[in-house]
Amino acid sequence: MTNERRVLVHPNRAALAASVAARFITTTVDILHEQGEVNVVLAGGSVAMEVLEAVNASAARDTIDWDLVTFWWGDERWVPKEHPDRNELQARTALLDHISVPAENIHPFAASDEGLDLEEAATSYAELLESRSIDGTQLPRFDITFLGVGPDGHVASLFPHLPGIREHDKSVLAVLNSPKPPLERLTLSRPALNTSRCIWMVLAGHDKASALGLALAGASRDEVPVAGIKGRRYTNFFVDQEAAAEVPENLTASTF
Ligand SMILES: O=C(O)[C@H](O)[C@@H](O)[C@H](O)[C@H](O)COP(=O)(O)O
Repeated sequence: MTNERRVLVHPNRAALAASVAARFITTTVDILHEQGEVNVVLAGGSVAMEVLEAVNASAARDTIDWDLVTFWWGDERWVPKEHPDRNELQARTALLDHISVPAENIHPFAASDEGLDLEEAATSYAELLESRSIDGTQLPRFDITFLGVGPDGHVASLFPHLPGIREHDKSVLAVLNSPKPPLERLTLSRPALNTSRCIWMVLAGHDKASALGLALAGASRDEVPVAGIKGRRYTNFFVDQEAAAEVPENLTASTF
């Protein structure tokens, strides 16, 4: 089994969200059949929310036994719990509030008004991850990890030319100087993300074309962090036609 990166091109943003949602439902059912539980890592960003909304709207939504699904986050903005920019709140509104997933299966990062400072929040998430780890690793077995990609090639809150992308020891990082507001964030590290069996990056719009093209052409992860992301078995870029504009033709598979 190879784990080459694959680019799947969709005609437009709506088709992209619907297709990734359908694939998420079938893949989750398959993994549940195989191993009886699934750990999903959620992303922030508008496309990721459209995917979750499409999962919620799908007639097949409840073919998943949500009791067996656990949700984590790849990153979070350091804002109060009820702030509209919080990735957790957006994911709850898009999907989690509408499904029968038990509250104890939902593991958001701490919020800025919950009594911890940023470093303590990073440590506490790392400890939580470790408490659910398998096989002596520091982490649960992440099955499906969603990631958005910024126009600068950032993934989660790992930004170009900042030290976070080079971190190789810690699983969770406090980010103090994000170039995109808010300045302070929490993020899984690159090695932690890369333990995932499937990494699904979802990109739409022409402003993503250059970052994706550079990543696939072999740019360094320091320059274009998405270049350093690779799942254990599958690394899929689900993209619309605009985001695919600079992908070499031999690397793309069209879904239409
Ligand atoms: O933390 C953030 O500020 C965003 O979540 C960001 O990282 C986002 O995931 C990408 O920029 C893709 O965003 P879109 O899906 O909106 O293009």
